[in-house]
Amino acid sequence: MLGTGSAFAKRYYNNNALLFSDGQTAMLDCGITAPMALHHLNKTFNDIHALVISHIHADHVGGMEEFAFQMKFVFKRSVPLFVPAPLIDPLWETTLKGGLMQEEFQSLDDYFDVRPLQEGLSCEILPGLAVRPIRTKHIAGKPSYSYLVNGTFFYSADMKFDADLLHTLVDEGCQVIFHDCQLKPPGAVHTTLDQLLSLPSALQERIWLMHYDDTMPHYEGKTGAMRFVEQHRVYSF
Ligand SMILES: O=c1ccn([C@@H]2O[C@H](COP(=O)(O)O)[C@@H](O)[C@H]2O)c(=O)[nH]1
Ligand SMILES: [Zn+2]
Ligand SMILES: [Zn+2]
Repeated sequence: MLGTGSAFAKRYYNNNALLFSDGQTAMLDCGITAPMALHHLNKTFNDIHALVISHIHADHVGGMEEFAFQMKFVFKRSVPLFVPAPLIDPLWETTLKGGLMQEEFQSLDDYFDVRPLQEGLSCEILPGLAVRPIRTKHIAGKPSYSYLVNGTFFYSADMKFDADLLHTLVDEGCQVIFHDCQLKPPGAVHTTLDQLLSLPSALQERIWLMHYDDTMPHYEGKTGAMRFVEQHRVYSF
């Protein structure tokens, strides 16, 4: 995990992940703190072979301008950018265009090798690593996606509580769930710890909590059968 913090966390980097497969690395979300988090792991954007985006909030895409510029002018290669089709236009028009547009570069394709993802369809982004975008509820009127990885690992990114989805995923073979967790209610746009604690223990055992605020240490031992994802730790499933 590059970071495990909420949008406003200061003790933790933004909730972004690196996925390793077959000697290559994909980045899942690239927030404001991603360049510094990579640096602290002695990595650069040149170590990234694919980028996947969940939704347009700065803690998930705020590092993309630097990513784009570094690949264009420093490393001189175009990284595959896997992005759900409905996000492509707003990602450029509402977030990146202001910094990246210049006379000779007028679109996202001038910086990234854009690969549209279709909701519900699995796509191999690295050898041995396939992601399936699942549209989930986060902010009204704002497309946002969670990902099922290789059919067995669910990464919520940012989503409101959806117990039915979690039960369905497990029924269909999902083994591990990395879920965003708002420690204190109300969970206006996220899932709260209390909501996750309402799930049966057998389901909680598969859940790891991420996207938490700076008070996380106070909640150690108060999360039922669920565990906290730790920043900069590598998990193998
Ligand atoms: O309707 C809203 C929209 C946003 N917020 C707050 O902002 C952050 C947005 O960042 P996320 O990465 O989606 O967390 C969210 O956590 C809320 O704290 C809100 O409260 N209501
Ligand atoms: Zn977020
Ligand atoms: Zn968000």
